[in-house]
Amino acid sequence: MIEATLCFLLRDGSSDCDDEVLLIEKRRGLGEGWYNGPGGKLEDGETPRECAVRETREEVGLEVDPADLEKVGELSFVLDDEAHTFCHVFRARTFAGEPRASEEARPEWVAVDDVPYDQMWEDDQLWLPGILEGDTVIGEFRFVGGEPLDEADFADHVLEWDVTFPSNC
Ligand SMILES: Nc1nc2c([nH]c(=O)n2[C@H]2C[C@H](O)[C@@H](COP(=O)(O)OP(=O)(O)OP(=O)(O)O)O2)c(=O)[nH]1
Repeated sequence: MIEATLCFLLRDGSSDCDDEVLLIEKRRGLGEGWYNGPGGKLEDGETPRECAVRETREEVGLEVDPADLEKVGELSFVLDDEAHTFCHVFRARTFAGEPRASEEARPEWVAVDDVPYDQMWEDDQLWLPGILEGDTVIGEFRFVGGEPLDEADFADHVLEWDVTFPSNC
């Protein structure tokens, strides 16, 4: 099973209402062409938190202190009844630098009310709004139809909200 991360960075919006979230348009790999948060697969010996910091640096050039990442979600993606990917989701409001594009990603600040869910993984509309509003979640999402995961059909899901994660995970 693949272990992966997602990292959603938030900032105050330019008007006085909405927060903005940093999304990437993914330029290669799983979910290519769709919007997502920075993130990717864990490397050997890496903790999820370290992975989220590294992927955010590599994909959009921003520095995040691991201690500023709040663990806010655990998502299990199941493909044809087999565990496919376990994804740790983090959120942060503190980071350094200006986002820049990379070979993997084109970054874009988006108002949280304007997140383009029609250009994202189909399951995201079920859990990402809650994450962007400050909630926490454990979710399981079942896909059918074979590899790759991003071409399989989304079948069903289970969500549990307001979960407490240990601060060191
Ligand atoms: N938002 C969202 N993200 C998902 C879903 N399923 C899924 O695997 N992801 C994420 C987890 C990972 O962050 C990412 C897939 O990892 P990746 O293939 O981009 O990993 P990577 O950047 O290490 O890849 P690479 O450098 O080896 O090409 O997609 C989903 O349903 N929704």
